[in-house]
Amino acid sequence: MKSNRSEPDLPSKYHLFKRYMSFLKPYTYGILWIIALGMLSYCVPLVIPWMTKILIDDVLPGRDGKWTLESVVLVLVAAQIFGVLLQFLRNYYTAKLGNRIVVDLRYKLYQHMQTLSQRFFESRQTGSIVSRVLNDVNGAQNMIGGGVINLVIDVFMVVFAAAMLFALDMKLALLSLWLLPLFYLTFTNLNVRIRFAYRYVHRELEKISGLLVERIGGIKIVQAFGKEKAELDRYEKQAINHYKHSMSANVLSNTLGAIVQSFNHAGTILIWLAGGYAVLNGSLSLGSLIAFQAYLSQLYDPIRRFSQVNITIQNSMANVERIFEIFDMEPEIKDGKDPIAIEKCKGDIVFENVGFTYVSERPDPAKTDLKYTMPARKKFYLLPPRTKPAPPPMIKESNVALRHISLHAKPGEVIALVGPSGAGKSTLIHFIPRFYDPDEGRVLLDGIPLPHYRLADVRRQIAVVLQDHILFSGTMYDNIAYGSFKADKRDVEEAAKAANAYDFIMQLEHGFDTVIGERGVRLSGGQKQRIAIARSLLIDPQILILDEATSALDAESEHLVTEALERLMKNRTTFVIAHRLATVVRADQILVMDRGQIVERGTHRELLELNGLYRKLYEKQLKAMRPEQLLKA
Ligand SMILES: Nc1ncnc2c1ncn2[C@@H]1O[C@H](COP(=O)(O)OP(=O)(O)OP(=O)(O)O)[C@@H](O)[C@H]1O
Repeated sequence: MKSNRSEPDLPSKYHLFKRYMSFLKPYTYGILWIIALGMLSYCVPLVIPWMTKILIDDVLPGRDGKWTLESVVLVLVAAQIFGVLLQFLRNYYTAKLGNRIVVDLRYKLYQHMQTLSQRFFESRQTGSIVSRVLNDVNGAQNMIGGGVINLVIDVFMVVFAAAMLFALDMKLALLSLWLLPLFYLTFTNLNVRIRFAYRYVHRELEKISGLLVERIGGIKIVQAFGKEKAELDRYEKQAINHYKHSMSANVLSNTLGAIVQSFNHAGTILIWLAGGYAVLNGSLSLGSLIAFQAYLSQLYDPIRRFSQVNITIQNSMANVERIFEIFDMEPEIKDGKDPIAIEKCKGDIVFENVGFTYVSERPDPAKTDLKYTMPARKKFYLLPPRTKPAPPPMIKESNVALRHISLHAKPGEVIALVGPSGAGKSTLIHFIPRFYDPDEGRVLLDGIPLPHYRLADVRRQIAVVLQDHILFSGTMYDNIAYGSFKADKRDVEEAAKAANAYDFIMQLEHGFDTVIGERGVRLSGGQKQRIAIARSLLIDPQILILDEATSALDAESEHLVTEALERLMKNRTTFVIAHRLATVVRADQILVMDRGQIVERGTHRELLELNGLYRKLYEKQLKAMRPEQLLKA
């Protein structure tokens, strides 16, 4: 993986811009069309001063010429109607382009994120990830609609207005351009700071999003422990950080705007003075001076607007940077060269001397941006640096989770994993669907190392039933059919029957069409388990990974779940993190894990006789495990 850090080195803005533009290649015609509309719509304000000059200098004094009052007014009316129409079309196409870019960019970003490895998702808050897909993509699309297109049109307008000024009066035109070098100097000095200021703003927004999604997701715990006030304080602190950075960005942008505006005013006053003298001594007509001032504002307006457009561009550039940071992350787990396809494996799994260390990096909470850059109660806003802001300080942690793991699960066998908390049971099962690849050793499926197969094929052989039985918003039917590409109504019903879920589903008013909320909040624990089991049954996997739920169910529900699990496990290689004594006792192999190693292995009886850790666990914990169905087992 290239980088899993949240803030890798920043790319140069030219490189970034070029890259973004190449991404937007499919929209070239749309962009050119909007620019053409914009240029046309600016022809209107260019016509009006000229007509005003004709009105004042020729028509109103009653001089003979080809223009009459009516014809001048007619041209003015036509120009205005044309202008309104063009503006409408331009706004419409700009919105359309922007929204299409958002749809496309979000799709590609989401698509890329789905290929990223567990490490990426585990080292970030869900809300932070969501923030990139929503906020940053939204910001990035402004670069074109609100930024680059306006910039191109404004440049066109500046050139055209400058040409009109020179046509009206050469000396005055030269005088009015004096502010351009000053503008350039101010701009180059402040511009980079504005961009970095917005970088911080987005970073803070991402933190807020991360915090909110996490805490709202856990609102039951927040309320149960009465932590509402503490959570609100935490949120407020984060929101104030965001506020301070937003204000910094705003003060900087505003400063640039104010300086540019002052230059503009100075230029206008200078022209009134110099132009006034010229009118007084007869070298310039009044109409020309008025037209000159109108064109001057059309020269200065885009320059003033440029500072606004620039803010949009800098803001968007910060968003684009953050989006490409994600695109630059390569999936750790992916297909090798010429991967082997498998339709249906036998389910023979071997671990050969597997070792694994979790390495994670996360921002150092003791060293947040603001603490680094701004004293806590400082009132005035911080001035971001002109050099690239350093990535936030990170803490690197590594945790050896597994060592020297060797095992052989033959097709159809049940392997039960037991051991104290943190022993490495969950880590071990993660290697089978390749959520992680081991650092040492290898895992083989039917005698061939897992990475040699097509990843999608490997995963298709496996069903995972996790403790928290993740169900998605949607109908009962959708949730059961989730993993299957070809299941029809009958298959879904059969799976529900085998999972002992059919009866309770049919008792609901809408049966299989009943909508269940996020994580299935409206179902009981046992019902959720049975839906999860039905989902796995439907894909008919060769390999089953089961993290048994720890929470106890009532006797009736327990019986139904156990029966469903029995059916699911039949003739499949099953790895189960066991929390039921029944499962442990019926397993073909029990692997007793402790501190990342398999310390004992065998059947229930063999391990009891060994008189080691298993026996201790049995005496202390396993006996207390739910012994349902034990007699049957
Ligand atoms: N994503 C992670 N990043 C860093 N360390 C991790 C991560 N997941 C687990 N660990 C660590 O790896 C070790 C093994 O954890 P694992 O979850 O595999 O244990 P377990 O036996 O499944 O525990 P439990 O029964 O409590 O679920 C623990 O020390 C744990 O702290």
